[in-house]
Amino acid sequence: MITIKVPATSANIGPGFDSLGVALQLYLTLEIHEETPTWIVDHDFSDAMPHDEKHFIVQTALSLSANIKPHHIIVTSDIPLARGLGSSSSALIAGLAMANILSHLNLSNEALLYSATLLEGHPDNVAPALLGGGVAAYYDGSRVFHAPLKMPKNVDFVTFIPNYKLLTSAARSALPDSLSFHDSVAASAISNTLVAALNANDFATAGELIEQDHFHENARATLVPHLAVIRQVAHKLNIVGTYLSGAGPTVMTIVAKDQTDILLSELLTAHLPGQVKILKQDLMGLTIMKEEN
Ligand SMILES: Nc1ncnc2c1ncn2[C@@H]1O[C@H](COP(=O)(O)OP(=O)(O)OP(=O)(O)O)[C@@H](O)[C@H]1O
Ligand SMILES: N[C@@H](CCO)C(=O)O
Repeated sequence: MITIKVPATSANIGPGFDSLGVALQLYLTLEIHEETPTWIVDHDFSDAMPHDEKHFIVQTALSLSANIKPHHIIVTSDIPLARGLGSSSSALIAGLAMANILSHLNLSNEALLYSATLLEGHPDNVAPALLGGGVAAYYDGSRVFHAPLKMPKNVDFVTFIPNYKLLTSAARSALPDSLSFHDSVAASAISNTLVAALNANDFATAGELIEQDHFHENARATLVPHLAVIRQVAHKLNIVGTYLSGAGPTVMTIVAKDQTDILLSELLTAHLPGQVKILKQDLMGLTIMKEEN
């Protein structure tokens, strides 16, 4: 049996729209079992999700290598679907990794990252899902440039996951067609300074800049009304570092560990419709384990 494990991811980290992301300790696990006449996909999602070749992970694998022999696979996941925690990217990386193994392609991580970005359109979820940790990345249409993004060590990711789905496609339709030159300069300056502050371990500056996005959060505000509420709760505790995770609706606060409990307790008191999880950074990214039967 071969087991493929891929972490969840939180993209954007505020102003790093489509370019910054971090891997988190929630996982999609894909077990590859025996060869079968046709694809059999066991999974713990709703039965609306296909159990055969039409499953997203199989389709992704076949897009990389059309001649893979069908197998019995089992998919389990703690990553909620369409919540802004990179579920589609984790599934995509799992599918590409399966094709790489079953077709003996020997593709490097660099090649997998390129294929994943091509399919996803932007690298901010797929890069940390594959490589682990924080990643800054840019896709210019033919290459993916990427570098590690240093995330603070002594923090928790306080994650509010609303009890409704928001598809990335819907959250992207709310975005403006253009930004003014002035706004673009400010937006890129904020993101650049955030990256420098993180790399300098200056989380006081980073926390403030995380909340200064000009690219997407305002445009998505009506889709995620709890973002403003959670910021307000955190600000009352002098905590900054709250942002819309990916396309939402999950809202993330990166918080110093000694403030986690107080923030958690205030968020629970606010009775927002959803659940709060305390997550940690994943540093491994894609992992593959082979067991002899
Ligand atoms: N494990 C999976 N198996 C099959 N399909 C999946 C799986 N995970 C995600 N998907 C597909 O991806 C869709 C969600 O993708 P979407 O990009 O909207 O959200 P997300 O990846 O969870 O969030 P974000 O990209 O904002 O972090 C699901 O509705 C489903 O069609
Ligand atoms: N950067 C993407 C992440 C979700 O795919 C967005 O915010 O739309």
